Amino acid sequence: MKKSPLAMQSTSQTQKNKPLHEKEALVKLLRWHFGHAQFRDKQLDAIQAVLSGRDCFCLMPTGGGKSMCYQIPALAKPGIVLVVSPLIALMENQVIGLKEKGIAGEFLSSTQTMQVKTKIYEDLDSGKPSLRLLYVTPELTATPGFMSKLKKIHSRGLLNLVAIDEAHCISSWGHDFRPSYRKLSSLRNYLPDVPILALTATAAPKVQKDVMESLCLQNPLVLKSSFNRPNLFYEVRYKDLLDDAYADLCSVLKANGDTCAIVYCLERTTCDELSAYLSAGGISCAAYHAGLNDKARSSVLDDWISSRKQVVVATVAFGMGIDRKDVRLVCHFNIPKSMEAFYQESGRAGRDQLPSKSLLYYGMDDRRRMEFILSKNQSKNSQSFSTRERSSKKSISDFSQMVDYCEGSGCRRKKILESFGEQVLGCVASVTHRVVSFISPFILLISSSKTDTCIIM
Ligand SMILES: Nc1ncnc2c1ncn2[C@@H]1O[C@H](COP(=O)(O)OP(=O)(O)OP(=O)(O)O)[C@@H](O)[C@H]1O
Repeated sequence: MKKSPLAMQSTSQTQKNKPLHEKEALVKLLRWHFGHAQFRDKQLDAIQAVLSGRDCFCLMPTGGGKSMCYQIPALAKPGIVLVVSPLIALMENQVIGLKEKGIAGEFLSSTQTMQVKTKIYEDLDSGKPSLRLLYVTPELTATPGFMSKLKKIHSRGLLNLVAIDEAHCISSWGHDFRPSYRKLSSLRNYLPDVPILALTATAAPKVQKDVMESLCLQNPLVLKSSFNRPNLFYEVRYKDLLDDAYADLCSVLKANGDTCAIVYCLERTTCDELSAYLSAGGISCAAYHAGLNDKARSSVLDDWISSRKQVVVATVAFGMGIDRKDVRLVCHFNIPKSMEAFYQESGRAGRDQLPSKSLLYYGMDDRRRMEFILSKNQSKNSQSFSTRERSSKKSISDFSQMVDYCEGSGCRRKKILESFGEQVLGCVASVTHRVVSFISPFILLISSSKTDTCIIM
């Protein structure tokens, strides 16, 4: 159901005598605009902090509801919230979602026509913008022209918050490092009293420190939720022990019924071949990768979002910013390059908090191929020797965590959480599966049966 922006204003007006950051008023906004009964986890703390003018660093798991931490502040006061986001697709999806709810959101990007951009800028210049949320890339934010527009809006008291989504991109230790994100440090210089909210789902302690320092956050409220996704079950299957990994995956998908799934592959050809195999096996399936043209890609996406297709076999280009809540299985058909990447991708399962599964197919060939790719990337790199060496060490150690996740015999959930610096207090055995020991990188020994599901206390 669409709701008019007027309803939003009237909701705010009924709160005239109460501070807008009071819980009751904020819960009303949440219920009215988004239909959610209560705030989750650290959402309310983050919202109250930024509404009171305080910087905030917010770490929440994948699917945890980070967007709400800046969407509610945008509705609580007149003026705008600026959201810095790494991908146009991500911004576009959020803006579509907001508009469906009757909330005035827009994004600025190179893909838009001059006409659309002019309309947005006219609204911003009007002194009484109707816009509530404006999404931009870090590249645009860093331009002097856009910064002077921001200063103008700010001088009229209309810039309420700057939210930096996927903030790990700021850090050279973060898995999606984007150099232009570094330039966001100028936000603090130009807009000293506008609160900054940094949000991420994947930040190891080193990344957290780097993000907070780079953005010059002042006395930030640091909110950290557990990375644990209790509704996700983690499984690894060993390709070298299977007769046919394609057939194995096909039977997993069939056994789960008409379930919604994403299958990640390293290469486009594997996406095409595997998708054709699964389709021939009666699974409603399509391939998605950068080798397809825009039209084909968006038709696959539409079919999957609207449940006309249940399974997408894709490269990692697929997924960021896509909010399909009922993904029941995320399968990695090839080992990912790092734990961060694995966590983000597998985290696309079970965003509705219902039981869902992460299944990784691990094989020696895949491991060797990834090691080769990582070493090749390093030698191509044109940076200085010390930077190259540091980055090389990092990607090798990132990948070794992933190898340990696949080969090691301990609890997988524990391995994920510990890789993000989280302490796991308890681990109980409950699920039986085969344990495989690797006595050398290339010799595999099936040693015993063991159980390993852990409980976070
Ligand atoms: N308080 C809430 N109650 C119920 N559902 C919520 C609440 N807050 C957010 N959600 C829902 O949770 C889902 C995930 O939210 P969101 O996209 O903001 O997650 P995220 O933390 O940005 O995840 P990711 O890092 O994976 O992109 C959305 O469908 C959203 O509507």
